[in-house]
Amino acid sequence: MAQPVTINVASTGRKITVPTGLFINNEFVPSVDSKETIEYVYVRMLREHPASREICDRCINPATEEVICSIVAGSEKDIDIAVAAARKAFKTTWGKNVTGFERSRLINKLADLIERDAQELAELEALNNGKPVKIARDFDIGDSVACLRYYAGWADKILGQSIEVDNKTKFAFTRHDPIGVCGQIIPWNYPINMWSWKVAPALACGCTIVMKPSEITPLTALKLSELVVEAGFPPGVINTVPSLGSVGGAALSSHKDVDKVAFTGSTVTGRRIMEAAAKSNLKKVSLELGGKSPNIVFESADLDQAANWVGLGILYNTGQDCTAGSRLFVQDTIYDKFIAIVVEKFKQMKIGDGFDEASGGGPVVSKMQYDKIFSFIESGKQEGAKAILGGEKRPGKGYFVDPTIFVDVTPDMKIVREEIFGPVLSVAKFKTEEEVIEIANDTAYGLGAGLHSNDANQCMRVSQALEAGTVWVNQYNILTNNVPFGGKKQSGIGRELGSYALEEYTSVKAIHWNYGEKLDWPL
Ligand SMILES: NC(=O)C1=CN([C@@H]2O[C@H](COP(=O)(O)OP(=O)(O)OC[C@H]3O[C@@H](n4cnc5c(N)ncnc54)[C@H](O)[C@@H]3O)[C@@H](O)[C@H]2O)C=CC1
Ligand code: BAL
Repeated sequence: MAQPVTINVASTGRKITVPTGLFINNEFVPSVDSKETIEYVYVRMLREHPASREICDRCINPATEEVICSIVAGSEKDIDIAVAAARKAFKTTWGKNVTGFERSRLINKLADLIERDAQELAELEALNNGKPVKIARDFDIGDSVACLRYYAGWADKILGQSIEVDNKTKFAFTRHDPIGVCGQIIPWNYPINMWSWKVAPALACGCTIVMKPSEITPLTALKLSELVVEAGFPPGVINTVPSLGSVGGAALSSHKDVDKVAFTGSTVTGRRIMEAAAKSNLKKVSLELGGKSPNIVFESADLDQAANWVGLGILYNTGQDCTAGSRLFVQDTIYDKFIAIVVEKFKQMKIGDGFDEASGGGPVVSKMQYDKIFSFIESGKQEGAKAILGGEKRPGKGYFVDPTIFVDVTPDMKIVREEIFGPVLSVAKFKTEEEVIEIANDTAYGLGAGLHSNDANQCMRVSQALEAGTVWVNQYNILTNNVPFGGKKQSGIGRELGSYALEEYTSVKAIHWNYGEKLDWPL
């Protein structure tokens, strides 16, 4: 058994015990490669992220820069063991061996347990990721519980079709079989929420799982694993292997006995995963990747409301959001007035310690992310954009980045073209609807887009013209579990949420049935 650690949460006085092993077959176990693995992981981590020695194999509190604890980092062999456990469960206790009613019952039970432990999980999430406890509890975890319950509702409704072939001798029907063993690779920006988005539809369809949480935020995935046991899932149905991306993530993507990989993260890594899938066993792949989403404000919009949604779009989760509305386009007739409102609103946003009730946003997750954001801010300044808010480092500890607004941007600037994943907004002026559609779509990405207007015909025209998987009209960044989510262009492949996600975890089998035709022989 790998030994759990007890973490003292100084701000609340709570002690949280976190398992530190790999979760395989409902047990927390050490890596089979023992000490060698730690050394190996350390060397790999330095190669992958040379600028961030200090994170090596430890989890850091980004508000204080203190080490929270060290956890076991899984190796390729550990992935093999977890995949074998998932395969065995798929063939024996899960997959087609359990009814949808039973899957539904267990998923609902897991949702109840997460709801019961929401405060503790939120504190752990805040500690490891930095986000405010209240946001982790009420939004990330609240939505995760709802997501599990939504898919629990689907578990006994995974239905095929009955298809008439002719009326006398033949018909066909389809079965939506679980696809099998799924590798799920999740990022650090919404550790619990992305866990739920992946786990819930996979379980509902009857798949088994090897989960690889981000090496930066593995703690809540391990804590959730305890609840998996308590809920009563059979061993091997959900396995969790914390590991480096280049080790565990790569091993899952190229594994010959993994039937599907679901991924959320950067476009660069998504490309690697797809390549590994193609080179190994052509496993099914779904990718939820980066974005550079436009948010458009037309002159007829309710400006006060539009400014609030613009704020939610770029400041929620301190901008570490794949759908962050990072490119703001404002019609020239209202430009000065609207920007003044936005600046005032952004000044009211408190970025601080996630354990401070007044914080609307926490620090960014890591030194690596902090350095990346400031290198973008520097490039914006050097390329001639003007920071009218923020853009400066704070003294003291913690990876805090204040809301930053750049104006006078041009379409070729790095801050306009590349995903920053921080609270950094670039603003440009436009004259006409045609012009803004053109510039909004001038990006390699196509994840989210927003528009604000009180002209219904304009809302219909523009939402239709924007190249994005999700378009928000007179709102931004609001997602619900029954509506699909995913990207166009280089923002991804496949859909999460809604009934669409079920297609990602099922394989359609067609059964042709002959009840009357006699075959003449020879042919
Ligand atoms: N779409 C989204 O929600 C996210 C986008 N990002 C973007 O990516 C940038 C870099 O952040 P990272 O944490 O380095 O992202 P990343 O895409 O490398 O990490 C996401 C997950 O992929 C895993 N991974 C890394 N290399 C892998 C590989 N070769 N094979 C399989 N899995 C692998 C990681 O361990 C992690 O679990 C961010 O600044 C942001 O722009 C990051 C996180 C989430
Ligand atoms: N906000 C949707 C999920 C993501 O950012 O990864």
